Amino acid sequence: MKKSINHDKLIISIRNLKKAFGDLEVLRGVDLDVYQGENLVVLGRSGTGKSVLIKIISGLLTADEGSVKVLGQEVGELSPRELAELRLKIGFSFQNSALYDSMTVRENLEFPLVRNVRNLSRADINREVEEALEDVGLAHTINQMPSELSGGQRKRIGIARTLILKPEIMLYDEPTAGLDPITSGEINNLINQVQVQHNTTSIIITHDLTCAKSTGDRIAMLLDGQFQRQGSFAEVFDSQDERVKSFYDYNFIDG
Ligand SMILES: Nc1ncnc2c1ncn2[C@@H]1O[C@H](COP(=O)(O)OP(=O)(O)OP(=O)(O)O)[C@@H](O)[C@H]1O
Repeated sequence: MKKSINHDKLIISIRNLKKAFGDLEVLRGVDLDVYQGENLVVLGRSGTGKSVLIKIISGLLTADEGSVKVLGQEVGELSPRELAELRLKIGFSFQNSALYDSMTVRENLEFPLVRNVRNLSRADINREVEEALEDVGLAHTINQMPSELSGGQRKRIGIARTLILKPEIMLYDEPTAGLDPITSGEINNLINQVQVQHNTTSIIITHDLTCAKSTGDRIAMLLDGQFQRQGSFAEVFDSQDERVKSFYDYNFIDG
């Protein structure tokens, strides 16, 4: 299967988005378009507002100013019920999207299904859980407890739990944080596989340039509250801007 990015279909479209917390102006006029089937990587130093951005996209925080359209809907204008419906189409893989330690892998995956999808038979639930686990290559862990799994496996189960609701959009917040290079590589491959297999549109927030390079169809760099640079990995980093260069140097020095 090949990925297919549809540049005629905007899934996320943001114009002049502003967000401050008291005197702290975090987002100062963000513009961003993400197309159907695309993996967009957001890079930026700590505290530049990357997490705030995805919280606004998913309606967990409200914008002060600007337009944020997701799947054609202006997020800030949705009723609580419409927002809940939209959120079901968005899968979150957060830094600490912990599994429930007291539940088996199977129970962890059943949880979002039973909570959000009505009228599923036992056979439907079993099938969905098995398929989601197969997608992430961990069918054999179905009866294990999270504590018996490696960090990378837990991360993949977390992604499977998100995929089980068949989201149109995936938001990954630092998917490879804390993982060794080989496990990070597996997660990068999984992100690419999800894109191809489910035709999802994804935003991937990361500090990991290997992750950015291997998953991003496009990179957007958040600097001083705006996306100063957008393009392919090479286009973004082929820059004389000292702030871009220092980000790159910092990453490589740090490993
Ligand atoms: N609910 C909030 N109330 C007040 N300040 C907040 C809130 N959420 C975020 N901030 C502030 O906004 C700034 C941006 O935070 P954010 O978490 O988006 O950074 P980030 O770019 O994701 O950083 P990191 O890479 O470290 O995760 C920070 O200074 C943070 O303290």
